[in-house]
Amino acid sequence: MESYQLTTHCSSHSFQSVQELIKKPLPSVPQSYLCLNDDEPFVQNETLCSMKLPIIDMKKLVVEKDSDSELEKLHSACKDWGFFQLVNHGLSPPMLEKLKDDTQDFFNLSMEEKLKYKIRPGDFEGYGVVMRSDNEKLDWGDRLYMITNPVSRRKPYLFPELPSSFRMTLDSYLVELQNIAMTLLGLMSQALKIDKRELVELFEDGMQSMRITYYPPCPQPNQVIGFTAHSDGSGITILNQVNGVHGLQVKKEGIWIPVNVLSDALIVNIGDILEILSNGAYKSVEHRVRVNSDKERISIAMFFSPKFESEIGPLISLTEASNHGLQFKSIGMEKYVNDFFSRKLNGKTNLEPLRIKNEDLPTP
Ligand SMILES: O=C(O)CCC(=O)C(=O)O
Ligand SMILES: [Fe+2]
Repeated sequence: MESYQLTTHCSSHSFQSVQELIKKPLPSVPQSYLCLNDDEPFVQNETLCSMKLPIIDMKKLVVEKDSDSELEKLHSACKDWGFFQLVNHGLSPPMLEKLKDDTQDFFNLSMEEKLKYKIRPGDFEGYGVVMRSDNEKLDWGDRLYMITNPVSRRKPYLFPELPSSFRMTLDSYLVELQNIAMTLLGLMSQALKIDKRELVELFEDGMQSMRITYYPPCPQPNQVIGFTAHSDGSGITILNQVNGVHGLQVKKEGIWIPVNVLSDALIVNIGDILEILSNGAYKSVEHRVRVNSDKERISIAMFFSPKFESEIGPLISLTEASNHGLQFKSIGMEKYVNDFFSRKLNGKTNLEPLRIKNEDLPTP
């Protein structure tokens, strides 16, 4: 008898693995995963359906002299989409190939091995899902979430205990992505016409975390969701669609747009924190993942946020320049993170408690 519990009954101590679930023939998908109607229109609007995420060329922005138009493109991508594909990011193809192999090897470990990383009661880091209620609908995917920076915040039984090849690959990947993230934040400051230091310094030695998600094929793909609709709690997120299988969708003007990730691109998106810092100039955007019936999908999302000691609120130079007034309240980063993980991911609701509403303003 295996030492883990595989059950469809939800409690914070039972363990759910979709990868394990589909090892045996499934007469039908268990109720706890069914959340969509078969006939939900995929995309209803032809014009929007043909809309594509902006593509931003990092080389044009960083190396080439005439980068003004690319910077303008970056600015509109952050304002109008909150999402873009990043090409010419400089990551080496052999490194990305090794990352894919190591990630696949991780999910191919035995369940006993993977359970060493299982989320512990009361925590939000580790392998598995955190259940908040008995009737919560489950996403069709297995996840490993870890805080990786600052190094002092690494849980001793997570990152340091990963198989050595995976850990070493991730270690260099983390650094490379950190450089890309800091460069992008610098460019965004330029696009927002603010002093680069005001934004970038917040993210130096900031909180960096990652979520690796394995989406097995599903016999009823139109009735489950791989990753429920949410915006990211981060400053910015860099997503790597590791094995090239599509499934990501971004909400644009109320419609879900499927993203055809280019084979050599990373996906970058604005998280809730950057929406706060930019006083709403840049917006976090809801996204979700659909699964398919024949191919597994693997993604790695890397989240970049300010340091734990910082206070996050609209940047002073942006609120002074804005004629919309202050859009968000300020909050300490530590509290923000605790609040974020005590709630269920649900659309853009994470930002609501911080949004300044008319009734919060003093009457003139
Ligand atoms: O798997 C994906 O493409 C998206 C994952 C995601 O949105 C997340 O981890 O926050
Ligand atoms: Fe996300």
